[in-house]
Amino acid sequence: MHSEQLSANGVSPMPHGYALMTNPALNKGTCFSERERDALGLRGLLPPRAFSLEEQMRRALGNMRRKPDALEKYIFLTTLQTRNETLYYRLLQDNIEETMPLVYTPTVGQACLEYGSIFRRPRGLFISLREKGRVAEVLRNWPIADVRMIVVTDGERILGLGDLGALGMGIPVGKLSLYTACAGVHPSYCLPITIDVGTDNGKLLDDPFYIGLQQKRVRGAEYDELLREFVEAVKTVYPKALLQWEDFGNTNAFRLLEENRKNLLSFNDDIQGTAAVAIGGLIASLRLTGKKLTDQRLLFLGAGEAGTGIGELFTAAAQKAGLSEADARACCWYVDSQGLVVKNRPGKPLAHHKLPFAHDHAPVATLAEAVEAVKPTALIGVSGMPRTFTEQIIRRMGELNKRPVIFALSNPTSRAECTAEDAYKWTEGRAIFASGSPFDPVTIDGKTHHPGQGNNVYIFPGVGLGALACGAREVTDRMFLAAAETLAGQVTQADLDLGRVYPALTKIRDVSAKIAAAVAEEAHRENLATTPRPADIEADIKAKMYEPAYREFE
Ligand SMILES: NC(=O)C1=CN([C@@H]2O[C@H](COP(=O)(O)OP(=O)(O)OC[C@H]3O[C@@H](n4cnc5c(N)ncnc54)[C@H](OP(=O)(O)O)[C@@H]3O)[C@@H](O)[C@H]2O)C=CC1
Ligand SMILES: CC(=O)C(=O)O
Ligand SMILES: [Mg+2]
Repeated sequence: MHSEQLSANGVSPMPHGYALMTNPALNKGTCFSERERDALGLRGLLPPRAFSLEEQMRRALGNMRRKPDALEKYIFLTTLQTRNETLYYRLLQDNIEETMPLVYTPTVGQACLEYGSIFRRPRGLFISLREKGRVAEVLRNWPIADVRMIVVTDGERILGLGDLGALGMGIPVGKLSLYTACAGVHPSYCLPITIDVGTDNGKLLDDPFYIGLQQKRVRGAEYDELLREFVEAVKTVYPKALLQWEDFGNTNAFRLLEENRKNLLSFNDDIQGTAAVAIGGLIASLRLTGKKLTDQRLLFLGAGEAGTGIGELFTAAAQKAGLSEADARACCWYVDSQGLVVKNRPGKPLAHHKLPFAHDHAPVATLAEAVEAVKPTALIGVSGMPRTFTEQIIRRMGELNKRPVIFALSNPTSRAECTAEDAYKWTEGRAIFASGSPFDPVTIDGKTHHPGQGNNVYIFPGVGLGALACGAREVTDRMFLAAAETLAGQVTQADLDLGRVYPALTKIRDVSAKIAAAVAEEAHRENLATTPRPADIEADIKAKMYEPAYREFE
């Protein structure tokens, strides 16, 4: 989306000379023309030869590739972002398959772990307990008045890496880069926020260079008061913003979503975005298995935000396909840290989000035993527990199904429940495999399989774009179902032939635009849109998408 009302960086007046070159939203580096160099006081500040954006991009790509490892490439890209935003987004957008694993999973996981030491220039807002009572004032310190897209974390469950406290900032920063690169939301609209209420990560508390509050995580009334103040402040300071809850621990994530979804334009990416990407992949997989959605038996490893979010959206999709709610829920089975989730399980009472999926069944302790009990058509890993899909389990899935669906969705790569190679090797290449973080293609018996990336990046940029484009008053579950169906519809026969149930990442802007259109269409249907319905929603949305290109300065 364009920020038509703003100057290019949303800040006035227009800077000149050295100040212009150090403004990432306006800087063109060696691309400033002769005329601009004279008019803007730049003469002598740049080497004489001028380059095009395309040439700058190729040079930057070469420089990035020369960096010795992924983290160095991440640092290179972050530095570029703070120097020349247009070039950064051009580079990302035109090389998305190569750059997404650098600015996003898996490298962003490593970057978060080391965020304290690689922290160069501030990006986004840190709101800590010290700012309690002054949150609106902190939001106003952000230099841009018209924020439309906020991604916020409190750092408690960063990917599958656990509590990283203030280091979690890498996640909102990365997700918002993808809003721009994958869905054309103008960078000036985007605001990353980390709420710091402490951390229970002992290693961080012992680290003398830890950048966050050096105290245990605050819970209960004090946490709730800060979050309530935060929500009210967002509504006051940024009334047009859509807020994405990201990587909260599940004791807060579910209730923050429920408490706020009707009161603040917001959604939870881990619960709802992940659900849509998984259901989209599952729907596409039916074209390979020849089965119906209503024939599926899903066994999840992990019954948290991602797992039960997928179960809820599956329930909605299966009901739409004709099942009763009870029968739809009966298709979803969960193994958590205590074994199979069943009614009357001895021990700790089941958390609220698990109850709708706790079926009548004798207790079962392990995933392998659960596979025997459930005989699943699909095994979905959302546990953050690496290599838990063992050879025995994957081989058994291959015996039970001609084309077993095996989704190892936990991030980053080090947390995946199995590798692509494991899934293909142990099923003689029959598995329909997807993973949260990318895996390289695998060749088995002369056939090369290209695994798809089952990651909510296929969903959240399009959902956000669609909701903003139509001025949605609320983001509903039906919008996520529409997003899932649209995603599945973008999977071509060529994708399926390659072995993936997701479209190529190179098409992500088009996919996001189509998802945005489906979301906006749904908003109009549900009477939740506040802008008039354009004759061609998709064309209207595409016209609003930001393209990284330099503006001409007169
Ligand atoms: N691909 C994608 O787009 C996405 C992937 N994810 C990934 O999914 C993972 C989980 O995220 P989320 O659902 O938000 O996290 P939660 O903390 O909400 O849930 C984790 C679940 O895993 C269970 N679990 C933990 N250890 C084990 C174990 N040893 N055996 C069985 N189950 C176990 C937990 O059990 P218990 O309930 O008993 O504690 C819990 O139910 C993360 O790695 C995350 O990166 C998340 C969002 C999007
Ligand atoms: C992808 C994502 O949102 C996660 O792993 O938490
Ligand atoms: Mg997440």
